[in-house]
This record gives sequence, C-alpha cells and structure tokens, in this order.
Amino acid sequence: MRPKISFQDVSRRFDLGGGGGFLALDRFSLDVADGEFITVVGPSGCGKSTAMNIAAGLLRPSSGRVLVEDAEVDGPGPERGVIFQQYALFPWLTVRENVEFGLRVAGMAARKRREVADHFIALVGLSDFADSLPKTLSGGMKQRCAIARAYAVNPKILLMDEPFGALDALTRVNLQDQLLRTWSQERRTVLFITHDVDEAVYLGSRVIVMAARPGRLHKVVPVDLPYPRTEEMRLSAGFTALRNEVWRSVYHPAEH
Ligand SMILES: Nc1ncnc2c1ncn2[C@@H]1O[C@H](COP(=O)(O)OP(=O)(O)OP(=O)(O)O)[C@@H](O)[C@H]1O
Repeated sequence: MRPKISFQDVSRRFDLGGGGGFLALDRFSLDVADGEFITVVGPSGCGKSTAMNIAAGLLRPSSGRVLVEDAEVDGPGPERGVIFQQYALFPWLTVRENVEFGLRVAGMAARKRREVADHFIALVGLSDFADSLPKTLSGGMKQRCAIARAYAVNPKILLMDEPFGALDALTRVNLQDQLLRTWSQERRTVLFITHDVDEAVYLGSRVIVMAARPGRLHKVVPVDLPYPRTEEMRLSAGFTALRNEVWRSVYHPAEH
C-alpha cells in the first residue's frame, strides 16, 4: 500500500551567515502508513520540529522531498492539521467559535458548522464549556479545544509538535488517553513529537528515535502493544522493556 506520508532523503541546512551552514536534518527518510500513529523522540536540536515543519509545508527542505498521498508538499494544506505546544486559540472567541473558525473559513453553512463543532467539542469532553472564553479554561482544556479545532476541519493528517509539553503530568496522561480515544474513533494519520519517552511508547505504533549533530533518524522501535492502550499496559513488563530500549537509544545512541 502506498504510504500516507513519505519523507524521502529530506535534508535541511540553515544558513548561519558568513558562508557557514548548519545541517539541522540529514537525509531523513520515513514512510508513514494511513492511520498510523507515529511518535518522534530525540534530544533537543535533533531536527524533530524541522522535519515536522517541512511536512506541514511551513519550511522547505534544502534537498529531498515529502510526499503526502504521492503529491509533493509545497506549502500548508487543509489535509494537514498542525497542533503546537502553544494553544494558539483566539482569545476573543468562545470554545465553540474557535472550533468553528476553520469551518467558517471553508464556507460551511452555520447550522452544519455548529453540528460539526459540537461533535468534536463533545469528543474532547468540553461540551459544558462550549460558550466559555479560553481565558477561563485550564491549560489542558485549552489544548483539548485546540485538538477539537484541528479535528473539526477533518484533516487526514495530524502533525503534533509537543502538544502536551506545557502540561502537568496528570493532565498529560488524561489527554494522552483522550487523544487515543479520539484517534480510534476518527482514525487519522498522526505524527507526534514529544520529549517524553513514556508518552512516545504509550501513544505510538512505532517510535522514531532521532539523533543530533546532524539531526537524523537513528532508530525505529515498533511498539507491539495492542490498542486500546490501558493503564495496566503502562505498568507492564512489555511496556517497561520498550521504554528502556527507547530511552537507551535516545540517551546513549552510540551504544544503542
Ligand atoms: N531558523 C533557523 N535558523 C538557524 N538554525 C535553526 C533554525 N531552526 C532550527 N535551527 C537549528 O536546527 C536544529 C534543529 O532544530 P529543531 O527545532 O528541528 O530541533 P528539535 O529536535 O525540534 O529540538 P527541540 O526538541 O529542542 O524542540 C537546532 O540546532 C536549531 O538550533
């Protein structure tokens, strides 16, 4: 089957001035299957965001290319929803209006818009807050609103760059479960960057471990735990073994 997303020898060099260049990403290649949940971990500066931004069409590769369903990415597109660590909600719009925003831009009729928005607001558990402004929400709720907004425009691909990075541990675990539930109901292809090794193993069907200087793919660790993932799984010997493998690859790449 053809991959949903295909990174093909993608490199990115940043010009540092004075003729010097910095290789942020070196010949990164990866095929992501339709409906797959891929997590990406690696030390700071290993090119995770660079790879994600190239797939989002926000940054151009210096060489190589990214294909989405066989078409080369040359800019942002509605089939790719992007969620960053910063929630980026419009503060003057309510939760529902934020979720409706992309639908309004796409020209959807008001009644349909509301129906779609309310579906996704319910999916992330924010129905009681649909008429609230972002400033009255906790960080986790804002991020759930951002997820509902990204889902509402029905992107086939979700690109998530440390979406839970700013949240406390408990909220984070809750949002991980919520994201997996949403993913199992509204199957999308997900590329999810995190610094948290546990999060990477818990969410992903494969963990992509990257290494720095230059930023590159170091190792792919398949996660042979079935979905739905559960709390018992988190505490299982199988999970711990995978977590240790990923940990060693991130922190001791020379030996692993
Ligand atoms: N616009 C830029 N100009 C120059 N260098 C850049 C630019 N963007 C990124 N870099 C460099 O490229 C490297 C990779 O950056 P990138 O943000 O992709 O890493 P990352 O793995 O996402 O890091 P982190 O985990 O800290 O977010 C870093 O060394 C960074 O300093």
